Amino acid sequence: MTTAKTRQRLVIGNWKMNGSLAANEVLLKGIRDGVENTGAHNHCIIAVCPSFPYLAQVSQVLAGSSVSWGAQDVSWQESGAFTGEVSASMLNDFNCAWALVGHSERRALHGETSEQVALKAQAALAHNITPVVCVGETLQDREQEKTLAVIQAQLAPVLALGEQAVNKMVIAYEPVWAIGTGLTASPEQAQEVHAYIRAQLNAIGAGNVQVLYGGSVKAANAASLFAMADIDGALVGGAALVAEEFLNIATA
Ligand SMILES: O=C[C@H](O)COP(=O)(O)O
Repeated sequence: MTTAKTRQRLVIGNWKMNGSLAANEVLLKGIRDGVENTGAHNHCIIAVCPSFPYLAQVSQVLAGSSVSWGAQDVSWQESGAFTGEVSASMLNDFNCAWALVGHSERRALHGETSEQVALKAQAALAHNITPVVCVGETLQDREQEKTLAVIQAQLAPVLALGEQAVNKMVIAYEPVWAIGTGLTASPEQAQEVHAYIRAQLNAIGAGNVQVLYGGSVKAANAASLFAMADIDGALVGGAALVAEEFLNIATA
């Protein structure tokens, strides 16, 4: 049986549509230097996902550091007439290690389907970028006791990519009602869904995949979430915009 202790902790900051050259410089240096000073990288993989225009800046400031970086989205297309899209090969030019796919804000605001999310994950993998597949239920889903059914439906096209592909992914469980609201899922609520995701992964031979929790994670609640058996780290939004808070989550 796999335990949390066999999987390395992973904490990813999703900056969403925040930042500027000047603000990023301060934040990145704070994270980079803080990681080296605290040794946080010795027990946690740490990454940041800025908006696309700042990938060049991030790759320059973090070059040679223990902090990796990724994108908040990726196209499933290789190249061509897809205005506004960014391909996995372009992300490779900036040494992205990660690509978020299927974040609830993309699903809700841009109508992304779970099938499209799977295609995006596949495109990232084709360029050796680790997709971080986000899933999560709305408050209405939860109130109607549909949480696990929603998670299963969101995961299904991704799991259909097969054991080999899924073993190279990360899954992030982010209940929509907890994102940016200050309403964190309790460790027990999160663990229940993580255990379900773990069972789904186990069923295809991918039980060692890291499963992150996201939704109002802060330094104050990170340790209790990380203590749960199937929570392997966090996908952090608002708290990732403050270097000290983000580092305190990584070291919680
Ligand atoms: O990707 C990150 C999540 O949407 C969580 O955002 P939050 O930490 O601001 O709630």
